[in-house]
Amino acid sequence: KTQAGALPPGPTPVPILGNVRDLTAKELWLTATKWAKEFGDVVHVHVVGQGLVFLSSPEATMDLLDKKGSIYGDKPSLVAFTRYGESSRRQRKLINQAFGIQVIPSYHPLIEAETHSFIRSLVADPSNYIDHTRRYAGGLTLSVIYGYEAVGNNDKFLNLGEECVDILSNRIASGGGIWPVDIFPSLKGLPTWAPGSGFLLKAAQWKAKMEEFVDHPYNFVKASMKTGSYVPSFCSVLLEDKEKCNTQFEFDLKWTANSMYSASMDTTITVFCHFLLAMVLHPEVLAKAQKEIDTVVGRDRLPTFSDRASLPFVEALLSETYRWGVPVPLSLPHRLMEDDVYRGMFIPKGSLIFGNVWAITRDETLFPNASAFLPERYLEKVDPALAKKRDPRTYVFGFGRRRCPGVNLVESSVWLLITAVLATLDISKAKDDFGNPIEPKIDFNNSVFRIPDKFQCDIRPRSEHALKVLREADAARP
Ligand code: HEM
Repeated sequence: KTQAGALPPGPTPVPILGNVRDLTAKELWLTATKWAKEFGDVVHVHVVGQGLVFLSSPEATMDLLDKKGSIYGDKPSLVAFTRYGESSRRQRKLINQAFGIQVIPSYHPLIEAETHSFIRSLVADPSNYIDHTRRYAGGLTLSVIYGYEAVGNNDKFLNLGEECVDILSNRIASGGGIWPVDIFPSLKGLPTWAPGSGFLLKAAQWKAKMEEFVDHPYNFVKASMKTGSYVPSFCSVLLEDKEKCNTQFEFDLKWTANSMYSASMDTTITVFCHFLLAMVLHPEVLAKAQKEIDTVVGRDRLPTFSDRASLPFVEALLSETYRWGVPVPLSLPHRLMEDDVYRGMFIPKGSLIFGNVWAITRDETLFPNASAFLPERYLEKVDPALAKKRDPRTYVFGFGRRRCPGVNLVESSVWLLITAVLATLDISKAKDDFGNPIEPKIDFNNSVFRIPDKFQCDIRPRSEHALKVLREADAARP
C-alpha cells in the first residue's frame, strides 16, 4: 500500500496493545499536552490497531476539523450520537430548528424559572450544589425538549438520565481505556485480563438503559399530545407536522431528543462547578462582578437578559470560566472518513481525532499566565482575528460539523445562571470549627468531562433583601 508520508509522531507503542497503557491515565489531557510539547501539535498514538490523533493547536484543529469538516465530521458510533451521514444531518437539522439563535428568546421564561428555582435550592441546601446543578440542567433540558416538568431531585426521568450518563462517562469511559467497545472493535477479541475488557458487559447494560431513556420521555410527549393539554416543546413542535411523521422521522426525533439530554448534563455541571471554584478562590473577582451588577441592575430586581450588554465584566468572567475550566478538555472525538495528508503526515481513514482544547486554552502565547483565573484578559481590545483565536467558544463547544448544537441555548442559560447567582449569593471558602478558611481540595476523576470532585465552600444569600427580591420574582411569574 502506498502512503503519502509517515504517520504523525507520537509515543512509542508496545506490541499489539499499542498505547493502551498511556491512555488509561487520569486526566488524559495532561498526558496529551505533554506529548504535544514533545512531538508537536499533531500526535498519533494507537490502541490495538485503532489510531488516535491529538490536535493541540488552533491551527491544526481549524485546518482539519473545521476546514476539512466534510471528511472529519464522522463520529464513533457509541460515544456520541450518530455517524456523519444522512441520519446525522437530519438530526442536526432538527436541532437547529429548535435551537437556532432566533428561537432562543422563546425559551427565556423557562430559563428564568429554572434559574430562580436553582438559586432557591442552593440557598436551602448549599452543600449539595452538584445535585442542584444536575437537577437544573436536566430540568431545563426536559422542559425544552419534552415539555416535561421535573419534580424534585428524585424525578423518574432525571434519575433515568443520570444512570445512562453515569454508565457511559464514568463506568465505561474510565473502565480501563478511554472509549467504549465499539470504537475499538478489536477489543472484543481480547482476553479478560487485558486492560479494557470490562467494557463489554457495561456497554450492554448501558444500551438497555438507553433504550428505556429514549422511549419513556418520548412516549410522555405523545401521550400528553393525545390529551390535548401539553406544554409546547422541541418534540411536540416537530410532531405536530403530521405530514412528516413516519417511522424514520420518529426514530430520528427520539434519539435526537435524547442525545441533547445527555449532552447538556455533565457539560453544564462542569461549567457551573468551575465558576463556583473560581469565585471561592478569587473573592476579588466576585466582588468586582457583584459591584458591576449592583451598579447596572440595582438591588431591587434580578438581572434579566436585557441587562447583558451592560455587564461587560460578567461577560469576561463567563469567558474566563469556559477557558479556565475547560469543560470537555479533549472535546469529543471525530472519526476521519477518508485517508488524509496534513503537512506531509499521513492520517489514515478511521482514525479518531481529538481536539486538545486543554493544550490550546493553556497556551501561554495566547493566554499569558494561562493557569490563573483573570477575566480582565477579555477586556483588552484586540483585533477581531486574535479575539476569535482567544475566544474559548472557538474551542470548548467542539469543532466543525459536529460543534455543539446546544451552544445558543447554553450561551443564554449559563449566562443567566452565573449572573443570577452573583446578584443574589455570596460565595467563599468554608470555615473549620475554629473559623479558619478551608482550602478547597480539587481533584478530577471523570475521564471525559473535567468536573471537579465535590469541594467544600460556603454559599449563602447576600442579604435578606436579596431573598425578598427572589421571592417577589417568583410571585410575579404567571
Ligand atoms: C456548557 C454546556 C455545554 C458544553 C461545554 C458543550 C460542549 C459540547 C462539545 C465539546 C461537544 C462535542 C462537539 C464535537 O464533537 O466537536 C458537544 C456536542 C453536542 N452537544 Fe453540547 N455542550 C454543552 C451543552 C449542551 C446542551 C445544553 C445541549 C442541548 C440541549 C447540547 C447538545 C449537544 C449535542 C446534541 C451534541 C452532539 C453533536 C453531534 O455529534 O453532531 N450541548 N457539546
